[in-house]
Amino acid sequence: MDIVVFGAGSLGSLVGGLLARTHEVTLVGRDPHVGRVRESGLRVTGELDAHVHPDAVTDGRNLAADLAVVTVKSFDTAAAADTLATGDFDAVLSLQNGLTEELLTDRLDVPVLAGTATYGARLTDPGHVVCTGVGEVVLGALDGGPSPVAERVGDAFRDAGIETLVADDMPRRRWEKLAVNAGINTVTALARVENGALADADAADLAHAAARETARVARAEGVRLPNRAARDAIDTVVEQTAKNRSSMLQDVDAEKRTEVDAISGVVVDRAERHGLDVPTNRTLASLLRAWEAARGLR
Ligand SMILES: NC(=O)C1=CN([C@@H]2O[C@H](COP(=O)(O)OP(=O)(O)OC[C@H]3O[C@@H](n4cnc5c(N)ncnc54)[C@H](O)[C@@H]3O)[C@@H](O)[C@H]2O)C=CC1
Ligand SMILES: CC(C)(CO)C(=O)C(=O)O
Repeated sequence: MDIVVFGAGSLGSLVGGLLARTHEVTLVGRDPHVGRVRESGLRVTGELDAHVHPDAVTDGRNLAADLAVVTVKSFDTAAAADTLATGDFDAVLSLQNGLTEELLTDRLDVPVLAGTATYGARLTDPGHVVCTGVGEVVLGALDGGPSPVAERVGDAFRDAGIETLVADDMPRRRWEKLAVNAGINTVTALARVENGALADADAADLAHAAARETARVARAEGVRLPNRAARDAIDTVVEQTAKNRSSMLQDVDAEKRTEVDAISGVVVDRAERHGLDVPTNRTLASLLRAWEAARGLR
């Protein structure tokens, strides 16, 4: 397959690097990373090992490929979509956190697949990405149901050795992941603690409340996500990733803009559409936005 990976940062370089073992890959990113990849290739170390030579560019306009994989941070999605719209792709797949696929669908004329990734990645130096955890990519039709396009993409990912599941219930999976991120990422970022700290009862109550509100909004959107499932998902992820610093905490540590708008912000916006109140998500979003504003990040 010809694959463009739009957003060659941590996750994009890992996924793009793994895909490049089997497919024709073009990474769209920024210098000095792109320059180094062109010069001496891309090294993947950590839990996986590879040295590959994908094409790499800083200008993502007018590209053509079978598939574009979007791995920019959620707040860069609109700009990425407008750039991708100048090119020619059979399908687009998002592996981002937060609900970004709707934005891609609004701005692109091609089928947009929904995806989630639980691989861990960190771009440590130009040309070098560390795999910090082998997880799974789950992808499928945005509205659920069978999808021949998703099956083809799933086969291509598996051919490259990426653990991949093609699922016909992406609406539920996306909202469950959103509930997990709305609970864990926000609380860990604000309290500056690892995920495992949410085993503590008070912190867990807050994360559970955010997840329950997210599940209520999901149901208002027609997605079957019981409160109990959202709560259990938080507990499972806290246990499985106890030593993790969540991606939002890493952004706060690095004084970088967070993905709060695509996580808690989306929960608040969708709740308003349905006349629901989500006070926990509203409060968490306000605190994170206040932190960003005070640092000139928004
Ligand atoms: N890093 C990880 O382990 C995981 C990340 N994710 C999600 O994946 C998404 C990406 O996360 P990271 O890779 O950590 O972020 P990142 O910030 O490392 O990578 C994004 C990259 O996109 C590039 N970019 C943005 N707009 C661009 C443009 N117009 N042209 C060229 N390059 C552009 C940026 O320069 C940056 O290098 C987020 O939604 C995150 O939540 C999900 C699972 C795991
Ligand atoms: C699952 C979790 C919470 C793992 O840390 C995550 O998705 C993130 O950090 O963004």
